[in-house]
Amino acid sequence: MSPMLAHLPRTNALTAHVRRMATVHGSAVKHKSVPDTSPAIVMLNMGGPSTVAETHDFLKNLFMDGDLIPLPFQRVLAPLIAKRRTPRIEKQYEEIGGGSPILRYTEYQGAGMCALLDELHPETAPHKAYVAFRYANPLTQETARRMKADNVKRAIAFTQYPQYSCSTTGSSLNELFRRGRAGEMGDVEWSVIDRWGTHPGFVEAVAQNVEAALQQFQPSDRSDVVLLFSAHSLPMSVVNRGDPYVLEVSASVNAVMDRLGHSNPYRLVWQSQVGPSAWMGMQTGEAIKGLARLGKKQVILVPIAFTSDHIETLYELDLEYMREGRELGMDIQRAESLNESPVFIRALSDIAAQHLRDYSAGKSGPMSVQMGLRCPGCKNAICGQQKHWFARAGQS
Ligand SMILES: C=CC1=C(C)c2cc3[nH]c(cc4nc(cc5[nH]c(cc1n2)c(C)c5CCC(=O)O)C(CCC(=O)O)=C4C)c(C)c3C=C
Ligand code: FES
Ligand SMILES: [Fe+2]
Repeated sequence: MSPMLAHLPRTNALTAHVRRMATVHGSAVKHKSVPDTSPAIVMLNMGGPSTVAETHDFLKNLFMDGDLIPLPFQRVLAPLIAKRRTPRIEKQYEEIGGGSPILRYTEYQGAGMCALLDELHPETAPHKAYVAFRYANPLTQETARRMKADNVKRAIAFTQYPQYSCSTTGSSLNELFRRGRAGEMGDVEWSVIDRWGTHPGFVEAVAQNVEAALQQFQPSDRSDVVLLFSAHSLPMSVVNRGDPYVLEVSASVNAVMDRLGHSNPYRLVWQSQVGPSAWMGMQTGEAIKGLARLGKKQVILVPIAFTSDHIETLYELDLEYMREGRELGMDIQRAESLNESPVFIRALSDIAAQHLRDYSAGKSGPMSVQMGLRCPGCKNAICGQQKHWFARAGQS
């Protein structure tokens, strides 16, 4: 274990610690009363329907987002597409247990992160996590209202997407900017943790889950097992305007393979395309079939671009692709998602502590240098305004 992880509590100890500290209250993970100077840690993600009944609203919010899916006549078309798609997606959420677990895991991770952060950076303790989802409850708007009610004066927008895409983290930051500019959360000094896909703690957590999955294979077969890293795909129109996501996911895969000592052959493949346009490939499902055809029948699927289980792991990977692979005679496993991984929760708190230290020492600005650069093909004026706003530490 690397020295930075040496103080990591064991799984059970951390679980008990998190449960003791965290009384989940709506969108805020409350564990102590918070003085004015304590930063709110705002965990940004897309969210998912916690219950099947919330599926339609989730899809409607998602298709309404022009930063994710720019549609002609968006306000008219988005509700129609959402309505048509709802029954099929509802069935998928039913099959994975009645909803998306993303809120539960984000709250758990946030409480664990804050408990550790209080020890790692006592100068700003106690820390308090807020969840701000883009398409599901708690929506950014509701979290903004709650932050204002709590009189928050300092906040860190902490993306929960390890790798940056303008369609994911960018969309969440655009939404936060719109709410902030409208004064919905009062006068807050913002800074941003905008990407962390090669952080050693994140890499360690993924690598440990790969190692656990490798244990499912006979020792004599292990080094032949193909690691198929699978990330949510992007439309080629997004890739071709210069979006950094493909590069950053590749960097994560490279870092995990370095950590594993390049013990296995591997590929990075892409899943969850929606609609008829061209998307980044090779597609995960096609890759599984191709490997079966080549006689490479021992495979581990490794989710690399999301921090908890969701419909894409629990339905698409587990129920669709793994079943198809097994029908082709493959021995196919999936590495666990990060979910309640104590190594991962420790990584989140390390990332936040480092950010707080660097920012207060003036070693770094309110966001990364990389976040300041717009995609060369960007035509979205909000992106420019958003970056300018956060660069000024988000003064409204
Ligand atoms: C890093 C992760 C993700 C990227 C990049 C991403 C881009 C992206 N997604 C769509 C369209 C849809 N995504 C949907 C669901 C969904 N997407 C992600 C992650 C990324 N998306 C997740 C984790 C989920 C599931 C949420 C959960 O269950 O918890 C959906 C809804 C489901 C469906 O209708 O199939 C759509 C639609 C686009 C267009 C896009 C890039 C531009
Ligand atoms: S789309 Fe990337 S900065 Fe606007
Ligand atoms: Fe998606």
